[in-house]
Amino acid sequence: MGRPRILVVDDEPLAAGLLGEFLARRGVAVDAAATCAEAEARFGREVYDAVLLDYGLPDGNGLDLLGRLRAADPGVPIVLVTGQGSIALAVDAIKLGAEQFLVKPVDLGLLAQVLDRVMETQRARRRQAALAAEPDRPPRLFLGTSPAIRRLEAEARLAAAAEAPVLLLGPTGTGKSELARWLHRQSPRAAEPFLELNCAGLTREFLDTELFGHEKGAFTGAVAAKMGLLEAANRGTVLLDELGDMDLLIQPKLLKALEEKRFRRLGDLRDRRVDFRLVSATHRDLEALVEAGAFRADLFYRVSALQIAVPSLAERTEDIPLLAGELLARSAAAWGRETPALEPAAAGLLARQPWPGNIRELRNVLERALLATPGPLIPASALALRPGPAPAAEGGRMTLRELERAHIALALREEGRVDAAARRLGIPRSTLYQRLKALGLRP
Ligand SMILES: Nc1ncnc2c1ncn2[C@@H]1O[C@H](COP(=O)(O)OP(=O)(O)OP(=O)(O)O)[C@@H](O)[C@H]1O
Repeated sequence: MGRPRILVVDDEPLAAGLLGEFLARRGVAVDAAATCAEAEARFGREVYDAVLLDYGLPDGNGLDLLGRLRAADPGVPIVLVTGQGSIALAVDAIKLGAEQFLVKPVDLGLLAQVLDRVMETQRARRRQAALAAEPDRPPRLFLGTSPAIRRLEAEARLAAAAEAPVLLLGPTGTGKSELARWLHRQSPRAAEPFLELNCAGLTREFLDTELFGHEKGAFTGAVAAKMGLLEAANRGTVLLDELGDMDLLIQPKLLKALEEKRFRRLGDLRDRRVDFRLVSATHRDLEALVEAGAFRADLFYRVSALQIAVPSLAERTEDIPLLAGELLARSAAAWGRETPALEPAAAGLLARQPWPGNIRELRNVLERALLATPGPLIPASALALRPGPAPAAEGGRMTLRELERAHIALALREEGRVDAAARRLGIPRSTLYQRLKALGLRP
């Protein structure tokens, strides 16, 4: 993972050298520019955490340059340094978007403090986009004793400590996105941003500007420059969900960003450097897509340096009761309720379902049960399970009552009305009402 990087713009070699040495000792990578032109060129090529800008420069003044840098990328904090300290200049600098104003001779202790603060603010800004999606308490991903979940934890721990791209495979709702977040939190990049993008259904143009950003005027409607996801996630982790759906013409750009750590905003003539770890997820068979010519082989090899297969619930049925308890506790806490317990029969019933929607589906069923049960114990009858052929196929392991419940629920769902469901089931409406009540189903 890269160090923080600062651009020092100063035309006095001695001052620039001293500052550079001081900052390097504090673990900061420093680039120096002696003119406005050089500063702008460097600023366009690199993602900086902060800029330290001298006011008097040979080819212009710091305030003009400040405006231009802010226009190119308003996200990078700029600290203006000047020997001609005056309130008016300070006010102008702040109005133009400078984070801070320092007067020469610069007190190095103060400079260190200021830079630490602005870089922290910058980090917080980068993280902001990710925060909205972050749940209050991260889920416990490796709950259970099944061999499948123990294997997942072991593989995930190895991947968290590594730097190589990770490909998460597995059916929908198994927690691939949650695992990607976990990998980020456990990695040396944890203090940096985690950003995600779902590639499914995105047009080539949209995906291009979302990932790589664009310059002002790059296309009709591009009224301002826009930072792409890769740049915003600099030094952090990027999750590309449904990678198998990524447009073929975008794929070489992603490959270049991975291999050379360089990319280009749409409409820009220069490359920019970027440092991110890629985690991708897909429920599709990428190798088959490669064979069919729908996914580039070189990108596939690059993104799948580490592969983790996330197990479905069907591969870890023994973990379902424990997981159900955890999901209930999370939902109850979110709604400010005491966590109810699951009746043993309810836990057993859950463990026997096929769960094609995996953890997402299990959570939905439990949330509905929680809503329907104000008391401290959730009975099996409160579980509105997906009726249909799958549980029936499991019929050998279901009780007659469970089968009857699933069958009636299916008829009700498909018919939509009690009288139509009764007709289909071949029983009087009054009998259906009795059975619904007895089985804890809602008409
Ligand atoms: N161990 C867990 N504990 C609690 N909630 C979980 C756990 N794993 C996943 N979830 C929840 O289940 C839902 C599905 O998880 P997630 O979106 O990570 O799955 P996914 O495999 O990425 O799905 P998709 O392939 O459809 O994008 C989310 O709401 C997530 O918060």
